[in-house]
Amino acid sequence: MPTPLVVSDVAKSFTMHLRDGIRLPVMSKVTFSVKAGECVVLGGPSGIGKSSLLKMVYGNYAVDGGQILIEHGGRLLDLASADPRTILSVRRATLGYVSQFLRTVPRVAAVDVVAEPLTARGTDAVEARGMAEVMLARLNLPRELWQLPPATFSGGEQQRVNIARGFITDHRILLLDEPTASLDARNRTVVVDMIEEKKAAGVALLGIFHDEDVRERVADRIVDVSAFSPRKVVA
Ligand SMILES: Nc1ncnc2c1ncn2[C@@H]1O[C@H](COP(=O)(O)OP(=O)(O)OP(=O)(O)O)[C@@H](O)[C@H]1O
Repeated sequence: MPTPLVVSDVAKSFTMHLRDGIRLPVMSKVTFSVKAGECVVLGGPSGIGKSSLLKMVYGNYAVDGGQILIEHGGRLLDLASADPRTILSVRRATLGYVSQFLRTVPRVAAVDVVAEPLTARGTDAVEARGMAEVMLARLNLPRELWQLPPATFSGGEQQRVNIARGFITDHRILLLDEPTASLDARNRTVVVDMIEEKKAAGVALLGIFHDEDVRERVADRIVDVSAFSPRKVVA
């Protein structure tokens, strides 16, 4: 079985268009891979580029060079050079992402926000809702909130909707940007269990966890992003 995610010699700089096009080099020679069933955690001090790297792997940030090889539909695909339509299809079928904050859609109920990645892949709407309810119950989201749009939910409630949405599919690669940051101890434990189950199912996970306890429980390996950074950041 090929390695689900291989990042090879990736470089990234930001161009500040409103500042005379100044280029800020952020990282270069980024090389690592994530095997099936493995959870790799991105480490390094604040501002070193961990979130940016996750966004590059998800295709939100373009890269200046290198390859991001993803196993998609039985073949290897370079996400760094893929067109937007291909990136969307990779996200639908192969690559999941739990961002730090939920992007709420007005008037869509929490249960439908969670079910959407399944219905987008052709799962029957009733079945998808049923699976969404199971996820929300497991993450202890009060039942009376399920039919409400998450815009007015607390930070932790929104994050649990976000986690339920990210974990509901059987994507082979899952990116996690601080999924436990706004959660209490009880729900952090639920998320750690869910990560363990993904690993057991052969999913490749790449994440950022500032919480040391969670990091120690889930990480198989830590990739220090400072090794790829031209900057020296004071922690
Ligand atoms: N869109 C952008 N345009 C310009 N600079 C950016 C952009 N996104 C990130 N940066 C810069 O890139 C650097 C890395 O930011 P990033 O958020 O990836 O760091 P991080 O390691 O995830 O930090 P933290 O642990 O504090 O969340 C920062 O200096 C940030 O200001």
